[in-house]
Amino acid sequence: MATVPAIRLNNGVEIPQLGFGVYQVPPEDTADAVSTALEIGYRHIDTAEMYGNEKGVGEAVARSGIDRGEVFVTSKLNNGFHRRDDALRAFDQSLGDLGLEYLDLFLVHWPLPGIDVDYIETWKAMEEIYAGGRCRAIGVSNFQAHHLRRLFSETQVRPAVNQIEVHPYLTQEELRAFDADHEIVTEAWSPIAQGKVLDDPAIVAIAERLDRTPAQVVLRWHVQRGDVVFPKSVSRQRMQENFELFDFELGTGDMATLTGLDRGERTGPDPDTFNYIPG
Ligand SMILES: NC(=O)C1=CN([C@@H]2O[C@H](COP(=O)(O)OP(=O)(O)OC[C@H]3O[C@@H](n4cnc5c(N)ncnc54)[C@H](OP(=O)(O)O)[C@@H]3O)[C@@H](O)[C@H]2O)C=CC1
Ligand SMILES: O=C1CO[C@H](CO)[C@@H](O)[C@@H]1O
Repeated sequence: MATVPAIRLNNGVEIPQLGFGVYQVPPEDTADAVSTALEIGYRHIDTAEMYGNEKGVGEAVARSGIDRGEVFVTSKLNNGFHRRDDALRAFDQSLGDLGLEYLDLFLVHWPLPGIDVDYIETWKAMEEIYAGGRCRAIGVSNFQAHHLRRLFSETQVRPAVNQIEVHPYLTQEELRAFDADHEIVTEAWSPIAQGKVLDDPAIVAIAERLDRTPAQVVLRWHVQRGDVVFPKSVSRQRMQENFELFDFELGTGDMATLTGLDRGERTGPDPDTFNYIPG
């Protein structure tokens, strides 16, 4: 089984660079999907209260018999829970639903909460959660540089990660560089743009030349850029395919070709306007 490299976060905690994302995995199918991912060798699961499937993730981790310390589990604070007391309760609720004693990483899912509360209050609650010792690292998701600058000047603990949309059609050079300059690891969500980049002729050509699949080429590009990725799939075959990234390399020309496909195109919401509680 391939060894997935670990990346060291700014507090020394190590995160596997490749994980398994469970957005849009139906709650009733999540335990089986995550069990399959764990069988294949994934040791990092990315879920969220918003996905409604934390229970299934926890069930699969428990059922696997794998030592808790060997599986990295991330969840996220949903919009609507940005006030201090709500955030503390939501963290407890996520832990309870996952059936875990602690989380490896807890993220503020979006900077704008859909209610009248400043994300500075939310981040201070995250700092309390971290200080409580039941979460090994805290971070943010969908934060832009201007949101992060406010955290740096008004709070104490630096986020360990910033989870943002990144793929060849949205390469995010500036924000990734900003994260790196501030010792924040970038996690790339929708790393294959939910499949939209896979029939791009430039990506298909590289895949054919290297005898790999387009998804492997794109995921390998992320890995070589140093970002964390967690592609989602409900198919064992595609989960396996997405796991096989560590026995080949893209040359600098191919890396540049993928980066050159950038067209500033989002598949998901814009963090500056996503300001509501998802239904
Ligand atoms: N913080 C945030 O705001 C967000 C976080 N995320 C996180 O990122 C994870 C990944 O992003 P996600 O939006 O799911 O999208 P991805 O970019 O991972 O794409 C998933 C889609 O691609 C298909 N797919 C997966 N692997 C392959 C393959 N090898 N070949 C062809 N098709 C494939 C899947 O279909 P199938 O299942 O049928 O294989 C699914 O339709 C999420 O699950 C979630 O954990 C995502 C969005 C926002
Ligand atoms: O995590 C998430 C999954 O995708 C959704 C739609 O793109 C996002 O809104 C959400 O943040």
